[in-house]
Amino acid sequence: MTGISKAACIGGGVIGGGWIARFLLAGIDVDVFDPHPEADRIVGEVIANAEKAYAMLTGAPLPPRGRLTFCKTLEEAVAGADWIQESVPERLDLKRGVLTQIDAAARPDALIGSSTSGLLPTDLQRDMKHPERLFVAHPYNPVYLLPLVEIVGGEKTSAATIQAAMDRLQPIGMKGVHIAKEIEAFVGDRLLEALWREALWLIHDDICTVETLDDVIRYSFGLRWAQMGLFQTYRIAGGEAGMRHFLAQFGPCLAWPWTKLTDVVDLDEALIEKIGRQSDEQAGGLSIRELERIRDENLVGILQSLKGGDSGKGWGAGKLLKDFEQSLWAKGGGAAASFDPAKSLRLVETKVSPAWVDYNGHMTEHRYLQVFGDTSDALLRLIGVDLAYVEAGQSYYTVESHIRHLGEAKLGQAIHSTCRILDVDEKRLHVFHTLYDTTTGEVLATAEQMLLHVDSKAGKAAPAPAAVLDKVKAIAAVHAELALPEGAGRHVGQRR
Ligand SMILES: NC(=O)C1=CN([C@@H]2O[C@H](COP(=O)(O)OP(=O)(O)OC[C@H]3O[C@@H](n4cnc5c(N)ncnc54)[C@H](O)[C@@H]3O)[C@@H](O)[C@H]2O)C=CC1
Ligand SMILES: C[N+](C)(C)CC(=O)CC(=O)[O-]
Repeated sequence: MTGISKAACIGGGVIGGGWIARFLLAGIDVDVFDPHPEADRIVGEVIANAEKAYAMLTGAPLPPRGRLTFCKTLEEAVAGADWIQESVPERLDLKRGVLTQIDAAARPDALIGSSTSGLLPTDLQRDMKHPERLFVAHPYNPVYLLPLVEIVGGEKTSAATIQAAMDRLQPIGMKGVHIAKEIEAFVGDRLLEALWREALWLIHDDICTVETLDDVIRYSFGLRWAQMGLFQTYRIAGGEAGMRHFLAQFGPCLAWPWTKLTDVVDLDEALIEKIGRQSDEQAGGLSIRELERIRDENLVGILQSLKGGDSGKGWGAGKLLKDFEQSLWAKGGGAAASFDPAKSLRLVETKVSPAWVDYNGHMTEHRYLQVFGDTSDALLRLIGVDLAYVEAGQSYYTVESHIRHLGEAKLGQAIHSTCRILDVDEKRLHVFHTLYDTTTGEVLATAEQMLLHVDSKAGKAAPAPAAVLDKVKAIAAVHAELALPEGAGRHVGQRR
């Protein structure tokens, strides 16, 4: 897989800041140029939001955060970068000037992406000496959580550039879609623009308020879109006869007066004031930062739900997240190799995600099992039972778990787990996990588990190979010297 070694971000506003966070959290060093006097504060706040969101999004081991450097000049920022992302305001003259400057200062093999929402790459690359390496890389806000990037080439963009850009997105958890022909606003913003135009008419004509309009979206088709988009959703809406029946039934409506979107609404003072007032009422006093926090928590929850979609295989953006996490585990899962064998192994560090919280306002019970399951997985990787081992036909299966709930884990709380090996033989691995509140050190839960080594093709228990047993026995021997953890061997029952 091809990775980005060093990124440069030119422009660090809403979108530049999002790109910076995306790169840094993928372990990539980023040099930034933005003449705004408060650029470092603004970028810092975006990164802080992104870090909070990632802590809730995944328990997979993120690489060490990349190094962030603010540069005094554009030339300084792009020097040595192999991916340069331009995210300056949406003005063709400004972007052309900035891209020409980048072109002159960048490494000859650097990829240059523009975040433009709708300008044509052919227009953007007009004055560049090496226009073949310029492409549109149009992301969605917030860039650190939403994975899509529309990759669009101009007349002079080389096919190799497009391929290289596509290849570099997957390792940072993003999904590139190559748009076959350049067109203003590409695909996403053409759709959004159509919806937005119609929405502006509905407000202009007093059909509904901005709040009602948003409710119509978020309580209905907005939920569908996150997981199946438009066409697959309509295929299902055609019933058993599918898409053809759907088109036969609803196609004629296209000729009826169901839309005003081809006309452009006049965004005059009165309409701006009406939308501004209704939007203020809708926000109910919540600041932009508070709305961003709520948005991020919701997006994390949606992404995590989609990770469990299609019977646990993952669906859409959730499948992408699942694959990304697997690559993180494959790369960083051995990080605990620097463990101190004289202590319980500290294996999982995470935060309580919004999707994990129940009606009691704390982490729901099956999420404890998830964290303890992740702890067992981390132990297994440590002793050589990784994805390649599983794919080769052997694994450990958990056959018994006993969880004790001793404290409450609340939304966003930092938690970590440790593992103590109680016993091991050829087939059995007996472990005791403890979950802690990372801030206070309070024990929140414990889990005692028995795992069996299996030949997964035969579906039967089988002795673990010597290479695995040697590693696990070495840890178990040291753990045998430790005091037995409180609660080990407990069973469910009442003292009489
Ligand atoms: N805001 C959004 O929802 C989205 C925006 N985009 C695109 O991203 C680009 C940036 O938009 P935003 O981040 O929203 O704008 P913004 O106004 O939040 O940020 C632009 C940043 O560029 C900086 N800047 C201005 N001139 C510069 C120069 N010569 N060199 C370096 N930095 C300079 C500004 O100081 C500012 O921090 C635009 O092309 C926009 O179409 C793409 C996707 C979504
Ligand atoms: C409004 N916008 C055109 C800047 C939107 C985008 O480009 C994408 C997004 O994040 O909605």
